[in-house]
Amino acid sequence: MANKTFDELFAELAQKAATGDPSTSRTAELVAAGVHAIGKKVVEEAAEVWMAAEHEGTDRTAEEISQLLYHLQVLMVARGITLDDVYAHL
Ligand SMILES: N=c1c2ncn([C@@H]3O[C@H](COP(=O)(O)OP(=O)(O)OP(=O)(O)O)[C@@H](O)[C@H]3O)c2ncn1[C@@H]1O[C@H](COP(=O)(O)O)[C@@H](O)[C@H]1O
Repeated sequence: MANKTFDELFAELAQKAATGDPSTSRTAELVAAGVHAIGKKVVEEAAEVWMAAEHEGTDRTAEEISQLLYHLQVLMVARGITLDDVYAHL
């Protein structure tokens, strides 16, 4: 199976946030917890990316980066920020 693109993941997360069950969807659970809780996860994951990049291997670092990107996307969904909003600044 092909890897998921950033856009495909965002579409999936937006749908999970809108219709997902917090007892089975991590995304729905995080969105229900709110921006403050998601923001703390973003900071935690960013620190894990830093530590992995400095002290661990490529695969472990890539895994931590994927978790940071996931949590950033959940934060975007929770705040109603689209990928186009972000692309406009890249
Ligand atoms: N890509 C991800 C993804 N990356 C990371 N995570 C979550 O982030 C966690 C990693 O953070 P931690 O190491 O802090 O895990 P933790 O200790 O369980 O977190 P806490 O409970 O302590 O906050 C993982 O255990 C997952 O719960 C993800 N959860 C979901 N997805 C994808 O998002 C889509 C929707 O998933 P659901 O919303 O769960 O259906 C699917 O395609 C999933 O593959």
